[in-house]
Amino acid sequence: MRADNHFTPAERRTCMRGSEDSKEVIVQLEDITRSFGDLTVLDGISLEFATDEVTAIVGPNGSGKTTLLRVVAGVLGSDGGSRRVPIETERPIGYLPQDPRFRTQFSVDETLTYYGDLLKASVDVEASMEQVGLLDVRDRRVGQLSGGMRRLLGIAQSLLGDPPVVVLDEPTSGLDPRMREHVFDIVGDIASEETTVVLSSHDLAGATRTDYVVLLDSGTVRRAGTPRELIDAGPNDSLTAAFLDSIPDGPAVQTGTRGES
Ligand SMILES: Nc1ncnc2c1ncn2[C@@H]1O[C@H](COP(=O)(O)OP(=O)(O)OP(=O)(O)O)[C@@H](O)[C@H]1O
Repeated sequence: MRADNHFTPAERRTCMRGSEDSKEVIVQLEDITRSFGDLTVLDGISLEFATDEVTAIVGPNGSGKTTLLRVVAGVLGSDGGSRRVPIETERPIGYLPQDPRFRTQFSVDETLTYYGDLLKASVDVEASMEQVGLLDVRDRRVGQLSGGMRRLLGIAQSLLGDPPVVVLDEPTSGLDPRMREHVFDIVGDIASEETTVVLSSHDLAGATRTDYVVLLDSGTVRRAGTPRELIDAGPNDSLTAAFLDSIPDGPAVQTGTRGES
C-alpha cells in the first residue's frame, strides 16, 4: 500500500480539519478496495465525511470517482476495508447517480411524489422542489425540461426524506456556468449541522467553493485538503495546477493490469 493513498480517519482529521471538532463524522471509509475482474478501481481509500461539509471528489476520467461515490452511498459493496455510517434515520443516504433516468411523461411534482412514496421516510415534495428552484415548473413534464432542470430534479430526488448524507455524482456535468454556480449554491445550502454532501465533479472552479477536495487518481487519494491547502501545495495559484501536478503521469486509462505490479 502506498503511503500517499491512505488517510486514516485520525490522519484526515489532523491534516484536514484541524480543531473543528464540533463537526460530526457521519461516514467513515477505512482502507476500501474494489475491483472489477482484474481491474483494481479503488486501492485502499480511507476518508471520512462530516456534517456541515461539502467534499468534492475530483480526478481524471476513469480514476474511480463514480465507484467511490457508489461505495459511499452504499449501492456498491467493497471487496475489502470498512464503511461505517453511524447514524440512524429512516433515510440515511440520498444518491444522485451520474445518469439518472426519469419517466418523461411524469411532471416534476409527480416524479418526486412517486420517489417519495417509495421511501419509508416522511417526505416534503414541495420543500425539495423549493430547495432546488423547481417550484415554478412543478407541473412541467420531465420530457419538456432542459438538461439543467433535469439535473435539479435529480438533486431534488436525492434530498427527499432529508437524508443526512447526500451523494451527488457529477451534479454539474453538461451545465452552463450560471447553472453550475446555482448547483454549487444549492449544495452549499444543503450542507448543514445535520448533513454532509459528497460530490464528484470535473468543475475545478466549482470545487474551490467546497470545504474539502479529494484528488483521486487510479483509485488512490493523491492529495486531500481544503481548496486553499491544495492550491498552496501546488505549483501556482490554481486548483487546476494542483490537479495536474498531482497526476504527473497524465490521465489514467485503466487497462486491467494496474495494481498488479
Ligand atoms: N461495473 C463495472 N464493471 C467493470 N468495470 C467497471 C465498472 N464500473 C466501473 N468500472 C471501471 O472502473 C474504472 C473507474 O470507473 P469510474 O466510473 O469509477 O471512474 P470515474 O472517475 O467516475 O470516471 P469518469 O470521470 O469518466 O466518470 C473504469 O475503468 C471503469 O471502466
